[in-house]
Amino acid sequence: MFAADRCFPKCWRHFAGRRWMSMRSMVAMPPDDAARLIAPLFERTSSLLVAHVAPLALCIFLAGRSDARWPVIFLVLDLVLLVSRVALVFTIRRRRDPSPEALLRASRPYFGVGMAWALSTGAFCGMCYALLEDEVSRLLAATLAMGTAGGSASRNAATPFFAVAQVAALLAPQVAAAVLHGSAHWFQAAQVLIFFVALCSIIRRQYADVRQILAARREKSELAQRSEHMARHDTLTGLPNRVLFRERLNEAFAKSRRGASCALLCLDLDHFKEVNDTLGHPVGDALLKAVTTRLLDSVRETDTVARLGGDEFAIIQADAEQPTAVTMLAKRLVEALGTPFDLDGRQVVVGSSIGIAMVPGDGEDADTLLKNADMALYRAKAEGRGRWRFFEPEMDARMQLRRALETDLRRALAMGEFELFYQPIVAVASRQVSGLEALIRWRHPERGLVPPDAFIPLAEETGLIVPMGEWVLARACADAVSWPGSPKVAVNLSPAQFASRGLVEMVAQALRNSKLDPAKLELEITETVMLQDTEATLTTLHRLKALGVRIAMDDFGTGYSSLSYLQKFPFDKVKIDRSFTQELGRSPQSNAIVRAVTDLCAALDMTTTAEGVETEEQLEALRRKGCREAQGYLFSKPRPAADIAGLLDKLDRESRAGALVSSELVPDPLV
Ligand SMILES: Nc1nc2c(ncn2[C@@H]2O[C@H](COP(=O)(O)O[C@H]3[C@@H](O)[C@H](n4cnc5c(=O)[nH]c(N)nc54)O[C@@H]3COP(=O)(O)O)[C@@H](O)[C@H]2O)c(=O)[nH]1
Repeated sequence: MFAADRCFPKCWRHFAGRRWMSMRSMVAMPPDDAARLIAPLFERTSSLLVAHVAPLALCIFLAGRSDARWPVIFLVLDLVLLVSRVALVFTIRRRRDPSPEALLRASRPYFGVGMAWALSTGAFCGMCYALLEDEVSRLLAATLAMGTAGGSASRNAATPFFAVAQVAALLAPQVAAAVLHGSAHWFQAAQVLIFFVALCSIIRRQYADVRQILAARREKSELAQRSEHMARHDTLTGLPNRVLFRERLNEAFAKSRRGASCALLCLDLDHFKEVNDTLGHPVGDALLKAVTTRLLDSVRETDTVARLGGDEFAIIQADAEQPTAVTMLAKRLVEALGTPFDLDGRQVVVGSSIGIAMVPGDGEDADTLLKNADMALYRAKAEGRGRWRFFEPEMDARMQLRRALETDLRRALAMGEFELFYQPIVAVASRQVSGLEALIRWRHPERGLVPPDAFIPLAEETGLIVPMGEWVLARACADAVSWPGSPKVAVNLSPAQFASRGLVEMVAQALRNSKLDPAKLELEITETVMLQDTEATLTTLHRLKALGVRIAMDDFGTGYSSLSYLQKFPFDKVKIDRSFTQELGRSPQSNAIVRAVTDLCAALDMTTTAEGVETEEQLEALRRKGCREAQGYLFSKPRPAADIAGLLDKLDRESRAGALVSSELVPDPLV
């Protein structure tokens, strides 16, 4: 067929200014499309039979009508070509390789034989016109040439280079014969030429229609493929999403039933939220892409890496016979993600935690396996991040306890089972109460009084701390207005409350409702809040301060204790953690730290309050170091709200008595 293309004059190929009938136009198109155009040629053989039977019949007719022997030669040639063509059609239909490329290769000889048929039939019709003097035979030959040309044009319009070549081969001898016959036949030659041009135009139009249909079909199938891909892949990273991941996990289960094993590793990025919040979402997205590259570099081709959402990734490690192989992969992943990322010249440090569940063993189906790997991940995170943990059945029991506690907490909040206890804060010099810290308790119907350590961490994780904190604030403000002597009330704010919206409005509302003087409310925040170190945190702190309330830094000395926090925000008070107070007099380091913090805060005009004061010796040491306030069991344990008026009265009397005793002990200089 390439030969047919080559032997066709260039001017014809440029018919109407386009290379539409060029073989190259077909070679250039996607093999799928080219194969679709060619395939129908081999599907129906009836039109082929007609194309061969008509010249055969004319040969037989002429052989009986004239003495010429040459029609017999054409008869034999036509029969040979018919048999070869039909044989080729069946060979092509039965080819082993169904690919479009194979079809294109296999169809080449067919086009060659097709051209041979057109040339021989055209020559036969031309010779009839030129050599026979019988008008009927000449008419039959002209009709046969034009009829087969019309049939060929319509049958092969999808392969225009072939259709035009065949039509030309069938009609050219007719034109030549008519021209040679003399001027009386030139009208016939002109008619055949016009017929040829008309057929070319029909072929061209049909081909254009077919191409359009093919393009629309291709676009539709590409669209379907794209939406199919999008439905099963994560758009940001290109990794399999939850849907495809589930399918792969189910496949892994099916393989495990045939004896194979695998491991599921659920991976979470540590501090991803901070990166997103502080550096913005574009950096967060770039980080996720960089993480994806590192994950893919760390696994084998047979493993599956998927993004399940946010900063959650999952890996199916195929053929993980031994836990050691899984441990090695987990170690590799933690190390890979622990190395700082360079994102547009910015160094970003995150880490990862991994929970692992094994197949078979840790779950009978995908849901259970995922749940168990998640539980192991939860444990890995709870143990300090940057770690991996294998699932253990006891984790399930713990998780169920945790869930039960969460449900119980929600119920307790709705039923009003929380209470506030208060612990006094006293001035070191005078022992007078300057304020009281509100400390939440849960009066559980079965478990009795539950301390905050048993439920605050879970309330923070689940977000329940936000409504709980709102209640604490409203209750504490309402209680404080009734206290004799108007001491301040200190309320703990959790980092989760800072992250939630509407904190400032909530504080303002509590003050409005209770009519408490804002200067009497002290909000205690921990370093974790400052660690969130975003502009938003500082703005919130300044807005709170603008309400007139006081802000205290709690548990100072425990976490990172960055002095820059004190520089970034003008705290009213710094509370020294009880771990330092309790070592006073025993540890030179604690003595030095308490002294340093006290001096620093005095210089910055901030009050220092020492927590956990239990002995007179500790109080005396604090007095010597210039600490202004103290809080601890020495003065009182946290007490229920109902006891506070009495407690304040008692402590007031004690401080007056203490003052009297100390003034009696001091000799009067005037005496
Ligand atoms: N976000 C909120 N957190 C709260 C709230 N209420 C309490 N909490 C936090 O829970 C933690 C534990 O509190 P609690 O069991 O009440 O313990 C407090 C005191 O009882 C204890 N303390 C005080 N003096 C002494 C002492 O002399 N010895 C000793 N062993 N313990 C003592 O310290 C806790 C108060 O600590 P702090 O808050 O740092 O001042 C605790 O972290 C609370 O913050 C709440 O409503 N919201």
